Amino acid sequence: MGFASNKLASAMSDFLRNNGGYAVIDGGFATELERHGADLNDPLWSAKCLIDSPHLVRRVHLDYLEAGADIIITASYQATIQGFMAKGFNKEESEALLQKSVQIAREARADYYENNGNERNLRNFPVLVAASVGSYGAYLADGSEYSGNYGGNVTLEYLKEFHRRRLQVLAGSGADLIAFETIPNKLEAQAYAELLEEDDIKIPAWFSFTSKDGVNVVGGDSILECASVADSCDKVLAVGINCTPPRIIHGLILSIQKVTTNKPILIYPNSGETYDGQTKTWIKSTVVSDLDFISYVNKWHAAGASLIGGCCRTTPNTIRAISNNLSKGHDAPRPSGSVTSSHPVIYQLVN
Ligand code: MET
Ligand SMILES: [Zn+2]
Repeated sequence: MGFASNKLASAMSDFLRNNGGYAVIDGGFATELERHGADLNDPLWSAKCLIDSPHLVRRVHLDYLEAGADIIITASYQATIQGFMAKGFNKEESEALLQKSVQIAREARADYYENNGNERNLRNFPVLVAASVGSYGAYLADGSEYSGNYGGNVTLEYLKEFHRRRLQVLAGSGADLIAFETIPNKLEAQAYAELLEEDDIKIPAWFSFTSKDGVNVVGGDSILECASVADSCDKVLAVGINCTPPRIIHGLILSIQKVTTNKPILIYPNSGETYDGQTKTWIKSTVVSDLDFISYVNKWHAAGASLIGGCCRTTPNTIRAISNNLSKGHDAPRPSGSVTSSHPVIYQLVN
């Protein structure tokens, strides 16, 4: 199956237009698994649960769906073939674990539809499954996804080879889109964009960067340059920011808007706490409450963000509040209908 790129480019916009102008992304996934008692002190982080507690992965997906998420992100953020093989799995088993991350999310979506058929029909809003791809730095598990500093030996080609097979497997496993998350530098964004084109990846993607200062991504490249890389790739349907403190999001939305012609902007900030990669702990800042976070939501939407959710240390409560806040801002009910096909939803949107 192949898509005309103009169809791909308009798919996410149509999706949003048909659904009230916004969609709710889920919240922190790994940190929510931890809140349920999972021990993620492991190089695989949340992907460890794909091996030892898939029921918990499914539970957290369902919790976010019940809280109002329209897009759920798989547990594959730190799942890599290289990482699984380092644990003793062979190549086939490692690829199967990647597929399993999508399968569990799809099962949770099916459960959710079954339990909430009527409510979902009223909203006619298909749930999308986004297959997470974390950065090379996330695989290194040394905190470099928050420094963006890979050293001089890590070239564009190196990053492409690192991500290639994983991307192919995830793209073929029934997800609606690929979520490239927490992108720390421009080089990795370029690697993703080239892979999407060269490997003729059949599902669309979003690019989501991370910033500490509101001007540059964590590796020091300007958000303007990074968002431009995303904007010029036809297979990228939305561009934005995740795992970044709420207080600097507004300015980042305005910057992305300057260089994004007509791609929707997505944001899913973290709770505002800072992760210390050395001690593997979250350090509290002064602004951390759900109330603070929620007070920003309508401003972000008004500033131009149409896909909004939460990242690390946000919870289903955060997502419920985001969902309620956004729906309050819309007088007209979302259109009705039903979602029955088992095909990836984005196929229905682009065909
Ligand atoms: C470090 S950002 C992590 C993003 C991932 N989707 C998660 O919530 O676990
Ligand atoms: Zn995060």
